[in-house]
Amino acid sequence: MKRMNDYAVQNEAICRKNDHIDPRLYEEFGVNRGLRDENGKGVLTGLTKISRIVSSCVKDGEKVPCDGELWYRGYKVEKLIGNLGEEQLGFEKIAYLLLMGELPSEDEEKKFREVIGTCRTLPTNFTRDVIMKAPSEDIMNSMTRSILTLAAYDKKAKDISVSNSLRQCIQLISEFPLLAVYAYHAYNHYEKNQSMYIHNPDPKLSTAENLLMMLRHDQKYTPVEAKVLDTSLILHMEHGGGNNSTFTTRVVTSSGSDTYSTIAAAMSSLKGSKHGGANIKVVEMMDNIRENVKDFSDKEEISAYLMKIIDKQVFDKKGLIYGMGHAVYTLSDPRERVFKKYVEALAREKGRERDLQLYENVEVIAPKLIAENRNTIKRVSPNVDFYSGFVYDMLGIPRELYTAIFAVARVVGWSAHRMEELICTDKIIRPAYMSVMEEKEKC
Ligand SMILES: CC(=O)SCCNC(=O)CCNC(=O)[C@H](O)C(C)(C)COP(=O)(O)OP(=O)(O)OC[C@H]1O[C@@H](n2cnc3c(N)ncnc32)[C@H](O)[C@@H]1OP(=O)(O)O
Ligand SMILES: O=C([O-])CC(=O)C(=O)O
Repeated sequence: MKRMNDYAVQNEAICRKNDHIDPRLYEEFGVNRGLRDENGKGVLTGLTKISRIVSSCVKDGEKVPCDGELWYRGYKVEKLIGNLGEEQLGFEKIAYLLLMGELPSEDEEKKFREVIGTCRTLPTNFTRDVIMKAPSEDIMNSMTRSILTLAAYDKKAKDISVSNSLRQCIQLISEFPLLAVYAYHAYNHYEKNQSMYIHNPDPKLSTAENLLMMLRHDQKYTPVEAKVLDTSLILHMEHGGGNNSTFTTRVVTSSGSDTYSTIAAAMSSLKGSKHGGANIKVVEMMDNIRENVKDFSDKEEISAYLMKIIDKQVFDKKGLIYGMGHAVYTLSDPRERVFKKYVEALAREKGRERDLQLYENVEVIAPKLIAENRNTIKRVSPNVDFYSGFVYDMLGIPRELYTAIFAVARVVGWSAHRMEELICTDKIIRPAYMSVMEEKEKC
C-alpha cells in the first residue's frame, strides 16, 4: 500500500502536466463547462413530465430570480405535504404519483402500500452473506454492492422491458431501507464494536416507520418522529432530470443497461460531496466551526472562520461552504424552507437552541461571503442539505446514514426517470468532446 501510495504521489505531476487544458480553450470552442452556460443555465438535454423546478419568473418582460418551486407530476411539493395533514404519512402515496404519473385512488394506494410492504424482504441469508461482508462506514458503497448483488438473485435481471423494469424498481424502493439500516448495523458492530441487532421489517408499517423501527434497539419511535422523517423523504424524492444522479440514471438507462446497474451508478453519483453527500459534509463542517468559534452569536467571529473555509485554509480545504449554493435555485430552495420549520420546532423541543443559532448565522453570513469572494452570477442560498443533517441528528439518526436516507427517497425519482427514458427515448445519450490532443506522429 505504502509503495503504491508513493508511486502515485510521484506520478501526480506528470498526470497534471499532460492533462492540463488551457481554460481559455473552453471559451474559444464554446464548451459549456458542467453542461451549463456562463449564466449557470443548463444545456437542454431532455424533456420530462415527472417534475418541474422553478427558479426564475418574468417581471415586466424581464427574467428575474424568484423563490424556488418544486412540482411533482403537476403538484407543488409543499401542497402535497400540506394535504397530508399533521399525521398522515405520505411517502408511498407520492411514490405512486411519481412512478405512475397520477395520484392513486384509495384502492390503488392501499394496493401499492401492500406491494411495497410485501416486497420489503431480502433473499435468504443475504444480510449475512452480502451486507455483513466487508462492512464499511461508507453506507452508500455498501448499499451499491448489495444492489449489484441482488441482480444475481433475479432470474430476469437483464430483461429491460418496461413491466420488468417497473417490477425491479418497486422491489428496490422496498428493499432500500433494509440495505441501508442493516449495512449501518453491520458497520456499527464490526467496526465500532457495538452490539448488533437485526429487526425484521413490518409490512404494515410505512417506509419512514420501518426505517426508525429497524434502526432502534427498542424498535420504538414517536408519531412526530415518523412524520418528520416521512416529510424529509418526500422532499428528497425527485429533482428533475438534470441533477447529477438522475442524469446518470438517464445516461446509463439509454445504453440499454439493466435496472440494478443503472441504480448502482446513480448511487455512485449521489454520494459525491457536491450532491447528496453534502448532508454529511455539512454536519462535519458544523462540528469544525463549533470547535473553532467561541461565541455562536458573534457574527464577526463566525464570518472570519467561514472566510478561512472559503480561502481553503481550514476544514477540508476545498473552499466550499457545504449546504450552500445550487445549480438551479437562486433566491431559495423550497425544500430548505420546509426543513427550516421543523428545525425550529425540534431545536426548541430538544434544547438545541444554541446549535440553531449557529446554523442560522451561517445561513445568513455564508451566501454573502460566497457572493463577495467567488465568481457568482446568480444568488447563492442554502440548499436542501443545509438543515437535513441537523434534523436527522435531532431524530437520533447516525450520520453515516444521512446520504443513504437521501437514496432511500431518491430511488423513487431515479425509477420514474428510468421508466420515462425507456418509454420515450430509444436513443443512446452521447454528447461531444472537442479533441484538443496534440498529434505526435504523422500518419
Ligand atoms: C441535493 C444537492 O445536490 S444540493 C447541492 C449540495 N451540494 C453542496 O451543498 C456543496 C456546496 N455547493 C456547491 O458545491 C455548489 O454550490 C453546487 C455544486 C451545489 C452548485 O455548483 P455550481 O452550479 O457550479 O455553482 P455556481 O455556478 O453558482 O458557482 C459559482 C461560483 O460560486 C462558488 N460556489 C458555489 N457554491 C459554493 C459554496 N457552497 N461554497 C463556496 N463557493 C461556492 C463556485 O465555486 C463558483 O466559484 P468560482 O467560479 O469562483 O470557482
Ligand atoms: O438539482 C440538483 O442539481 C441537485 C439537487 O438539488 C437534487 O438532486 O436534489
